[in-house]
Amino acid sequence: MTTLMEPYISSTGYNVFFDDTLAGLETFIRSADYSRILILTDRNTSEHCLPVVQAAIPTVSDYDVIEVDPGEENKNIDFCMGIWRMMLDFGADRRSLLINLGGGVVTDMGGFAASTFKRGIDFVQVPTTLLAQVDASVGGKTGIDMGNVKNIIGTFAQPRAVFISTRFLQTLDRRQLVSGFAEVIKHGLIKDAAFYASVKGLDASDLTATHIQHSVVLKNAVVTQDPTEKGLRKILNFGHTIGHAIEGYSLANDSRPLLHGEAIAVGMICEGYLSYRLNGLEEASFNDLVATFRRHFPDYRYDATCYDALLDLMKNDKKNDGDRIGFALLNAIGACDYDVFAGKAEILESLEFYRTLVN
Ligand SMILES: NC(=O)c1ccc[n+]([C@@H]2O[C@H](COP(=O)([O-])OP(=O)(O)OC[C@H]3O[C@@H](n4cnc5c(N)ncnc54)[C@H](O)[C@@H]3O)[C@@H](O)[C@H]2O)c1
Ligand SMILES: O=C(O)C(=O)C[C@@H](O)[C@H](O)[C@H](O)COP(=O)(O)O
Ligand SMILES: [Zn+2]
Repeated sequence: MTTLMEPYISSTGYNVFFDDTLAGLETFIRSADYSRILILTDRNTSEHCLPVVQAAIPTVSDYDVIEVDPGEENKNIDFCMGIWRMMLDFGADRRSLLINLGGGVVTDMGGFAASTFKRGIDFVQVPTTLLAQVDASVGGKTGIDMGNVKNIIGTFAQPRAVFISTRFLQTLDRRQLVSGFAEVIKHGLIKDAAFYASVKGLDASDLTATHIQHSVVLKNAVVTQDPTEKGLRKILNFGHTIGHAIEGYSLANDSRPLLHGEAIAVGMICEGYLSYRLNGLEEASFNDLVATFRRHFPDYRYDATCYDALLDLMKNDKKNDGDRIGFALLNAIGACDYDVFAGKAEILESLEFYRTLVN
């Protein structure tokens, strides 16, 4: 594990800065000659995070704020059109900068809005949730949902920079913090067994800036090798074939839908099962994975009537090859394969495994 905090990490043409003061943001803005500065927030980050940013960029006062409603249910084309409309109203041109200040919903949708507005303007990510700091803000996947199909419209577009300040996490509620922990654990499971061992027993609130940075280091090592997900990058999708289906299903059917991290925690148990049954993951390692996710995440109860809907959602997964549903599966803790395909019977078996486990 990274023991010393590095001030920044180099990614694909940009740097990820780790600095609680966000001093680099002002330097970045000043060093480029932007015609307009726009800050995208949601209602919560307007309240809790915008004042922090304003204090960090005292010499930058000439900017406009675009605020969207918070939550996954608003990561869609309607809100995106609202963002584009406001960008036009504020007179944004190609030399404008969009600062995405928020969790993964804001960084995904803002990145998408920026990467398509006038065929692409600069954007930077200022992630304010644990999940966005360890995962969503890095790597250049942008996008929106369509109905309950996750991230189905989007681009690969790299930000000009990412600025991570752990100060933002002080106002984040616990459920959101734990949701982000799922992606931290995922990074250990797919790439770094020692890191997994060091974080699996922690409480999410015990994660330090060093854990956050190490998580970014792990993700960054993958995305810099394969920025547009031709191969290796698919390992970052461990848990997501089933997890995204469960997240989409929950969004459409539950009064209090699962958060992304909660859904992929369920997905990682199911895909852990597939890893054990199909991909050589040892039983003891599988049991350890199950215990880890059950320690940190609430059980999600469903019955078999949702299986057709879940399979239908999985047919949209971007790792699929024709009719074959694609997975990234572990072969050991810390090692993951991609382009593994499982049939309907095996997928249903994994869903049944989880259903009976939590009932
Ligand atoms: N692009 C990628 O590589 C990538 C990776 C992982 C996840 N994602 C996407 O990220 C999204 C989930 O992101 P998320 O978990 O950050 O959710 P989110 O953006 O919905 O934020 C969670 C909640 O916390 C609030 N919030 C944000 N920062 C806050 C702060 N500092 N203090 C108080 N409240 C705050 C938000 O308003 C929201 O209500 C999903 O859409 C997922 O698909 C993308
Ligand atoms: O960066 C990646 O690549 C990932 O897969 C990270 C995931 O944690 C993230 O949820 C991502 O948005 C999923 O992408 P998708 O291509 O499955 O929509
Ligand atoms: Zn994810």
